[in-house]
Formats: sequence, structure tokens, C-alpha cells
Amino acid sequence: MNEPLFHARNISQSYILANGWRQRRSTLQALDDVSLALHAGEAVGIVGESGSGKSTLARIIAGLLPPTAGERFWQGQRLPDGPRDGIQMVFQDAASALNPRARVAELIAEAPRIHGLITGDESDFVATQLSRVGLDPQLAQRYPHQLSGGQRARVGIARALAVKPQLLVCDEAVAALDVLIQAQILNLLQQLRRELGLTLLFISHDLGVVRHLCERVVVMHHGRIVETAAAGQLVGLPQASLSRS
Ligand SMILES: Nc1ncnc2c1ncn2[C@@H]1O[C@H](COP(=O)(O)OP(=O)(O)OP(=O)(O)O)[C@@H](O)[C@H]1O
Repeated sequence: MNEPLFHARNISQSYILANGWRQRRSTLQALDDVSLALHAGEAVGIVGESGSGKSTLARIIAGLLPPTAGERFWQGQRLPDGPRDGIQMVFQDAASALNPRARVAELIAEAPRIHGLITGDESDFVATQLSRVGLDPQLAQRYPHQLSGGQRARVGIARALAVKPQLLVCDEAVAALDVLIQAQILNLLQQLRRELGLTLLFISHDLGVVRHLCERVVVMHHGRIVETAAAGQLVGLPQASLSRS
């Protein structure tokens, strides 16, 4: 197969914990030598029980957390620590991920403005981004608390896409939504993936959600990748190993 779009190689992550009143320190190994390659245009799911390291890996891939060990590559070139426009993240709880004091227009326009990606009128740019995720452009003047959960999730996706990423990392992006809205957001992600040729990394504790969207599924357990399979082949995986503890 050709060069992956993105490659995380031998990633490990330890967190230092301060325990109790004596502040004794201990180390928690959240990721242990994880490698993952993503090819352009594919949708890969990561499933695993609570605490298996999914969010830690997502944040490292997105450059929001420097790993204790390991390297990231973009089209074969080693990436320095830190975020980059080509990789964006959509978070579980759009309510807390979106600045409550910023209007939707500002939430969407801020990063592309800084990166010089808005060439014409800024409100037209925002309207286009909102329409693309199925939102009425008039919502641009609202604050996050004036939106429904589903609308906030769409704003979170619009904000991530506004800087034209090639890789979208979704960390439990639909977990906080009710089932009907979840299905709508999954369909939107599917449609955007096709339209924009996105590569998707979709993290969830729910195998059903992952199978809806992804061709390939990676299973994590105790900070390691223990299985990689085509999504359809994971039908028989014990649900208990995926449920939240
Ligand atoms: N900032 C942090 N400081 C210390 N420990 C952390 C930190 N973030 C995560 N951990 C620990 O690292 C391990 C992996 O956590 P992580 O959130 O990556 O797992 P997860 O699979 O995403 O879990 P969940 O499905 O519950 O979100 C857990 O034991 C967690 O308690």
C-alpha cells in the first residue's frame, strides 16, 4: 500500500500522579508502544473500555499532547510536537469544548482568520461553513448555550472543518447525544467524509456507532492495540469488553 497520510509510531504516554496528602508520586502508563497508520480517505474506529487510552491517543495524534515517547509522521515527514491545521479534533462534549462567551460566528472564523484562510467576506465564510453542516446561517449570532445539543455538535464539526483539515479525529463526538441525533450526526460525518475526501479517526466505546462509519476498527486494551480488523469482522466481540466501566 502507498505511503500513509498519517502514521503514529511507537507512541507511549505516562502520566505522573501525585497521590494522597504526602504527595507521593506514581506513574500511570496510559499508552504502551502504540503504532497506527491512517491512509488518505479511510475511516478508522478505535474502540476499547473506559481507561484503555483512546482519548490519550486521540490527543497525541491531534498534537494537543506531546507523547512521552514515539513519533508522528505526516505523508512520511516527521511532525514536530504541537497541533497543525491538517489534523483537527472534534470533542465529545461540544458544550464545554466551545467557548461559552464567543458567538458561533467567532467560534468558526477565529482559527481560519488567524491562518489567512478567509479570502472574501467573513460572514459569507461563516454562512458557508454553517450550511455545510446543515445549520441555518442565522445561528451565527447565537452563543453555544442558545443551541441544542445536536446544533452544538454540528458547530463543533463546522469549527474543525473551517481550517480545511485532511484528518478529522472525533473523540466520542456523538456520545452525549440521544440516539436519533447521534444517527443524524453520524450521517453528516459520512456525507462530509465523501464530499471533502476526509480521513476519519473515530473514537467510541460503542462498537455499533463505529461500525456505522468505519471500515477498519482498532481495539485498545490497557494502553495497547490488541486487535485490528475490518469493521464487519468484529461482530462477535464481547460487548462487555467494550462497555464503560
Ligand atoms: N491528564 C491525566 N492525568 C493523569 N491520568 C490521566 C490523564 N488523562 C488520562 N489519564 C489516565 O490515563 C488512562 C487512559 O485514559 P484515557 O482517557 O486516554 O482513556 P479512554 O479510553 O479515552 O477512556 P474513556 O473511554 O473513559 O474516555 C486512564 O487510566 C486515565 O485515568
